[in-house]
Amino acid sequence: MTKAQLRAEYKQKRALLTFEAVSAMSQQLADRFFADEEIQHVLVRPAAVLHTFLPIVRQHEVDTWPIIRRIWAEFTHVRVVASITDTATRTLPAFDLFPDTVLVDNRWGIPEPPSIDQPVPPGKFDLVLVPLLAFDQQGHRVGYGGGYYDRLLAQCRPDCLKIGLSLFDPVPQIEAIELTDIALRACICPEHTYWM
Ligand SMILES: Nc1nc2c(c(=O)[nH]1)N(C=O)[C@@H](CNc1ccc(C(=O)N[C@@H](CCC(=O)O)C(=O)O)cc1)CN2
Ligand SMILES: Nc1ncnc2c1ncn2[C@@H]1O[C@H](COP(=O)(O)OP(=O)(O)OP(=O)(O)O)[C@@H](O)[C@H]1O
Repeated sequence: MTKAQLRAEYKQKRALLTFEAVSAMSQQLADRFFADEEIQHVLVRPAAVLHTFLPIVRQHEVDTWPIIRRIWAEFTHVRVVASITDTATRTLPAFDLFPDTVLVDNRWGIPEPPSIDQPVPPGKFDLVLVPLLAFDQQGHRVGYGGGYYDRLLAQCRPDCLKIGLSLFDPVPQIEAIELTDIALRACICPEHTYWM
């Protein structure tokens, strides 16, 4: 199927999930995230940097807050950063996220940290959590179509762990993969973690 077809289908599939279901599945994802050896390996690094997306609640996106809160509680040396969506440049400048950071929802309902300081360069990220609508077992993904994450991942180090989070299992194949599509290393789903 094409990206456009998958985008429409998976938006619909998500819309049918209750908020309670999204919440329970997100908790399962978080448990899988912390149980994974390769991820643990990165999290124990001194001064590790984790880039996370913040969930669009009204779009029934994976809730990343269970992961973020456990990082703050148990991996206090990890620096957590989140991005603002810069629609003019279609880029995602990243800023520190602390428990007391005041977030403001943008036009799509994405909570954003204040962008007062200099952004944290993507070359510093050790692990990136990637939002998606659908993915396949080659690590290709379908997002909302803005190319935001394609651009962000292109600026990350090759050894940065790029991990998708998905409420649904992979699709057989995504058609018309472009050269700019950066593959995920893994995708965590509620019942399974797929390494590519
Ligand atoms: N949490 C999160 N942050 C993210 C993304 C994401 O998918 N999830 N994006 C991933 O690239 C970028 C933002 N891209 C987005 C583009 C469209 C819509 C959206 O809700 N579109 C609606 C209708 C448009 C509207 O409300 O104006 C839709 O498609 O139904 C959301 C995010 C960067 N940050
Ligand atoms: N590194 C890049 N530089 C310039 N344009 C890019 C880059 N990566 C992707 N694009 C362009 O962005 C557009 C959207 O790409 P695509 O359909 O893969 O989005 P997506 O992955 O679904 O969205 P998102 O990354 O926002 O979740 C495409 O036309 C693509 O050519």
